[in-house]
Amino acid sequence: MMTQLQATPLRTLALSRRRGAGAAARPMAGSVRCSAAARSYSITLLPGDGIGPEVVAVAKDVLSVAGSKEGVELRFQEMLMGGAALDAAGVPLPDETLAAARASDAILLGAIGGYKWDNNEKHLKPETGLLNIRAGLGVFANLRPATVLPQLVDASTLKKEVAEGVDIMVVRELTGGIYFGKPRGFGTNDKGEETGFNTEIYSVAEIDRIARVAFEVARKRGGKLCSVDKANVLEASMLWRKRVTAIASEFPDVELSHMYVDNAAMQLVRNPKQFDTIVTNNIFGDILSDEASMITGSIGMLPSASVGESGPGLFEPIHGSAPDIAGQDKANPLATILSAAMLLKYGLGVESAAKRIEAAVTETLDNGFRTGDIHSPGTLYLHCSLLAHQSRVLRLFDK
Ligand SMILES: NC(=O)C1=CN([C@@H]2O[C@H](COP(=O)(O)OP(=O)(O)OC[C@H]3O[C@@H](n4cnc5c(N)ncnc54)[C@H](O)[C@@H]3O)[C@@H](O)[C@H]2O)C=CC1
Ligand SMILES: CC(C)CC(=O)C(=O)O
Ligand SMILES: [Mg+2]
Repeated sequence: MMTQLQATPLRTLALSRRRGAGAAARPMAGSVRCSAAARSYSITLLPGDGIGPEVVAVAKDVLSVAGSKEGVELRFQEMLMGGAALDAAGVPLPDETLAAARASDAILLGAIGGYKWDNNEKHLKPETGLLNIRAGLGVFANLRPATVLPQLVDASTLKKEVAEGVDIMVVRELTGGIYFGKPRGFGTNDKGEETGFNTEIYSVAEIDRIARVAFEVARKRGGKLCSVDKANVLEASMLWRKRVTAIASEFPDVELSHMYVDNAAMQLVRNPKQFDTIVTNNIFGDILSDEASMITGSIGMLPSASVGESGPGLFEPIHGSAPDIAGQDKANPLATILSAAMLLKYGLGVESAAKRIEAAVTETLDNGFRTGDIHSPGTLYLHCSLLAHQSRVLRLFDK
């Protein structure tokens, strides 16, 4: 099957390694339904909860300026999702939100969730809204680049010589596996005890399509793909390993290896430079990308792009709603700003505007501006909104 990813943008994208802050914005694109000649695009904003609205507000600002500098009109519509939608409309993903997202050229999501809704029934949890929009858009491939920027080597929790130069792309399967598998629920075992259960399940088609995306990505990066699974124990992983190995024959130029997830978690902190591209299932990709983010200095640095076979791409930071710092203007907005750059480059094909954002991020860091999570001696602590302001004035307005 020829996916849209393979047919158009993914194949043509430059996915080579290490290009400064912009290296984070490297992977792919959703379909763009507005012709480049028209230069006018509709963007659905889903701020969500907690720090979501804070980081989306600054990313929107940066997007607008970058777009207008390049003569691109970006039309924004903000829609409810997550806890905000629960409070306003009683559901975590209103039909109008999904419809608006589907009808737009690209979607920028902040984050969802918070203490207030933690004990809701499953169908009334903000997280269910997130899973449903990913499934509803069919964005099965989630690319999470973990790149250690030279300016932030000292912010890494790993030793400089271990962190320096790390550049990993995690290709996470996003619409299958245990987060979606059935049966799931609560029950009672034969001792009368309450149980909770979920199902890790993948079909051949689901594995083959994510494997092909990952091989394409690896081919355009360092040519190495490590498939992470738990095939020594789980049947779903046994099938995963068998299919990834089979798909490898279509990509003889890519060196494939396999690793169990427990070892991968250890190797990521032992010697992360051994990894180029990682492909893994939904839950392992969720966990390993959070782990990889700390090598770069903070979870507040990692953007992501999610795409499917057709329709708009979904762009979001990998972090959550961070209720512990929400409302304090403390969040690092760079993951969302870099997600906005990915949106421009791979969602809309407006690479020049993406480059402005990437350059602004680089220059902001070069000038020593930092939010609290990546602050170190000798750098200047700024709040979220001010850091974004620096991103704008230093580069976008001036050049
Ligand atoms: N994509 C999404 O919307 C996601 C939502 N969640 C939800 O978010 C809520 C909080 O989950 P947690 O497990 O605490 O994960 P989290 O990613 O929200 O926060 C983990 C830690 O990282 C910090 N952090 C996260 N983003 C940051 C940023 N941009 N700048 C500085 N520090 C940052 C937080 O302050 C916190 O200490 C939960 O309701 C969870 O379900 C979690 C992950 C992803
Ligand atoms: C609801 C969760 C699956 C969200 C999350 O942690 C993620 O996508 O990274
Ligand atoms: Mg996560």
